[in-house]
Amino acid sequence: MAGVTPRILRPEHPAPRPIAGLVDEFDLQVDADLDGVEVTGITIDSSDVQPGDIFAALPGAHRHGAEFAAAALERGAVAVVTDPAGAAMLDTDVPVIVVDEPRAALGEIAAWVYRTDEQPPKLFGITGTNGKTSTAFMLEGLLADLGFVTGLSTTAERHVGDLVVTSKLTTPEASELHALLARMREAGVRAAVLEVSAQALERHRIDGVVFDVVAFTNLSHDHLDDYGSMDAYFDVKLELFTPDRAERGVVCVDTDWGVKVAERSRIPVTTVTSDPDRSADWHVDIWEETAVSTSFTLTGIDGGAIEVQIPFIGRHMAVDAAIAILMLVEDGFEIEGVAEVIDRGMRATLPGRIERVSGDGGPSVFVDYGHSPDAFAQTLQALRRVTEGRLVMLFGADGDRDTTKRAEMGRIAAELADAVVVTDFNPRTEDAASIRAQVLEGARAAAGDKPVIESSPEEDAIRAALALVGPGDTVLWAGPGDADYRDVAGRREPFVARDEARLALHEAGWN
Ligand SMILES: CC(=O)N[C@H]1[C@@H](OP(=O)(O)OP(=O)(O)OC[C@H]2O[C@@H](n3ccc(=O)[nH]c3=O)[C@H](O)[C@@H]2O)O[C@H](CO)[C@@H](O)[C@@H]1O[C@H](C)C(=O)N[C@@H](C)C(=O)N[C@H](CCC(=O)O)C(=O)O
Ligand SMILES: Nc1ncnc2c1ncn2[C@@H]1O[C@H](COP(=O)(O)OP(=O)(O)OP(=O)(O)O)[C@@H](O)[C@H]1O
Repeated sequence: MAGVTPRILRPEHPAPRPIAGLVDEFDLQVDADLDGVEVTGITIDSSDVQPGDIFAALPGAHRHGAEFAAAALERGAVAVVTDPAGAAMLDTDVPVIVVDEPRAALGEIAAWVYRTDEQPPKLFGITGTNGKTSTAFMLEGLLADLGFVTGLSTTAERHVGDLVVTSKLTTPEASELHALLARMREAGVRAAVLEVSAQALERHRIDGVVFDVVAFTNLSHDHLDDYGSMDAYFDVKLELFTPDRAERGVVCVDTDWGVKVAERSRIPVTTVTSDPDRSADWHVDIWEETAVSTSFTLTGIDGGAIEVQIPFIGRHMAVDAAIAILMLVEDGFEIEGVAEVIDRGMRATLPGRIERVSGDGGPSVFVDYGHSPDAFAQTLQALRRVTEGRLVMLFGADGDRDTTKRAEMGRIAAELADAVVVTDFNPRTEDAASIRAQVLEGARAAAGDKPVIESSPEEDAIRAALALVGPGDTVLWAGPGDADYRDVAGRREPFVARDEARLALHEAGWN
């Protein structure tokens, strides 16, 4: 894979454990001599195997992991965990542990291998369609400002203290997650923030982890290719609010889905809203929005209030910040202490989330990770409130993902921006032109007299967008965010939208 180096963080000094202990502890079936077999790690990916690992050969959507067992053993795997179908494909002398559903057993086994139940950090988990990464970065920043050595796992990056690596999945597979937690323990991490995707909940990626506090941001149209209906998507997310998964929760009730989470949660939750007409334990009242910051008051039902200024644009970012603050409050921090830390200036930065890439003098250009209708709406409304002139939206819809949101993304862009440039965004194995056609259909139906331009590839499209604007205007390039690649025809190639936008600005004569 060119251009990206997703790295899996593991403990640097894993303590070997005799595999016989694992078999005893979980009463596992194995038909081999376990004497002297010691394990130091576990992975589901043959290309990630290190000597001393258990290779978990899982059945996948495309292949069975057992097909790669020979490669895993060659790299030094000392045992295999698999299902009966996988076991039938193996020809090896190493111990083979057979379980009916290896994916469902992976979290517990990985927790045992990496001993992640020993000295766990405070654990915070965030779910929802949009705002997980933003909330997670803000919460990690606050924890660092409060003096903690922190860890982070998001779509964008994983952090262990000062170490930063690029993520592959939003929520790592369970084997990778427990390796990451063990690495955090080695580094003295005392508090960690993890994004929890619906896919992670459904695919056992967070098994073996119990969060101190979890949060729900919102639910809106996305991932219907995976879940079929919003109700099914909601049910998956709700699982985070059960005692097996978490102690306490914070729920944003700006959406009716949030109200449902609060009603159906099986753990104690506190609620927050930015809608003055909704009832909640906490209210967010925004009183100033500028091109560089948002200020709001966070008021509790007991009347206590704090004033907060965040260095991010928009109501949705204020809500994310309020959720981050309340997660700390739910964990036992005094809200005044958190407010004091914020007053000194938040340290958090948000990679590729309404990130300004332009300098002074010319148009404002922002790159954003939004790739769903609601994210478009929130971001465009926020930028409209701080833009004097025209607002131009540049975006594409991703391939091999929910096709039903494409026309809707086009419609929202055309309704809320003054001009729309439709381009490509990770077409993956789909035909880029036909994805654009689906987006354009929605955009043209809603645009009236507004310009709707088709431009491909992205290098041309950003220049087409800049040709429409001048000082006082804004361009929002939604989709790529902080990504350092684009996926065309199923192959990743290096591409950094921020760099391309800066280059195009420079060519147009603006710094
Ligand atoms: C639908 C889904 O989640 N698929 C994940 C799944 O793939 P799969 O079942 O197709 O696996 P497969 O390719 O058939 O391979 C089977 C097994 O063989 C192993 N293998 C495969 C090849 C090889 O050379 N060696 C090897 O060992 C694989 O590790 C796997 O265990 O297992 C793979 C290994 O971990 C994941 O990379 C893959 O995520 C794909 C890339 C993906 O795009 N997932 C998305 C939908 C996802 O999970 N997204 C959410 C966030 C969504 C959001 O909020 O926007 C996330 O948490 O990232
Ligand atoms: N509370 C919110 N409500 C709606 N949109 C939001 C909210 N917070 C952030 N966004 C927007 O949603 C998009 C994605 O933001 P972010 O990466 O924080 O969400 P995410 O849940 O991590 O997304 P993903 O699951 O795709 O990784 C961006 O356009 C961002 O500006």
